[in-house]
Amino acid sequence: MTQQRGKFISFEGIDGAGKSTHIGFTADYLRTKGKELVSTREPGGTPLGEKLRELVLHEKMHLETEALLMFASRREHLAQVIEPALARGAWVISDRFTDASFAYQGGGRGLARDKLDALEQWVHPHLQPDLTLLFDVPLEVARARLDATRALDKFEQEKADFFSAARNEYLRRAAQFPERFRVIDSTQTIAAIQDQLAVLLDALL
Ligand SMILES: Nc1ncnc2c1ncn2[C@@H]1O[C@H](COP(=O)(O)OP(=O)(O)OP(=O)(O)O)[C@@H](O)[C@H]1O
Ligand SMILES: Cc1cn([C@H]2C[C@H](O)[C@@H](COP(=O)(O)O)O2)c(=O)[nH]c1=O
Repeated sequence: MTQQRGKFISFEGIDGAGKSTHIGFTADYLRTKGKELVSTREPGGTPLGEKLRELVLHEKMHLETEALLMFASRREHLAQVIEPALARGAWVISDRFTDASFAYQGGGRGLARDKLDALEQWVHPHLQPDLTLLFDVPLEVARARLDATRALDKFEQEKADFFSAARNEYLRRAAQFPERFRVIDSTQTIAAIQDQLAVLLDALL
């Protein structure tokens, strides 16, 4: 009997929107439904990807270098983690995927969209998440939620204009790909969001 392919769910949103909070809930929820679950993140998710993450989050670099390193990390992540897991029937939940490159390198930094389209076509021409959960919040709410006690990384130190452009690009992608995106109003309470997530996840089971 052929193994049924697992499902791939990506979590997106500007920094502080609440992704990490809801990834924990989603992982627990899917495990209670008997799914083998792989919880991972980008940039990162592999030993090499984690080294690249350190670089892109902390070193100044040319915009195109940054975009290429994001996709290099993604290529490794797909080969080592995402594709094998899906093939054996596991579900993969990833804290960010390619929509983040469109939002941050495209919207935030202004990299031309056709370059990002070309990288996406190169690195994963046939694979897209089955579901992309976009946690959407006004910038001020996200900023206020970022932990005031920890040091902010290179992206988190960006100004309001950067996050405004990143948020707009996320919303543009959501409108472009309505079949896989669900936009969640992340100003709601955590409990209200979890109720909404349970409904969305049940629809995918
Ligand atoms: N709906 C919510 N209402 C109130 N507080 C929330 C909500 N969602 C998340 N938070 C709180 O906001 C903070 C940031 O949340 P979280 O770490 O999940 O954001 P994130 O989007 O993963 O951020 P980053 O991308 O920077 O890691 C946490 O302290 C979390 O408890
Ligand atoms: C995948 C990806 C990520 N980024 C940025 C977005 C965030 O600011 C950081 C990752 O931090 P998080 O706390 O784990 O969310 O990286 C990006 O600019 N481009 C990308 O493709």
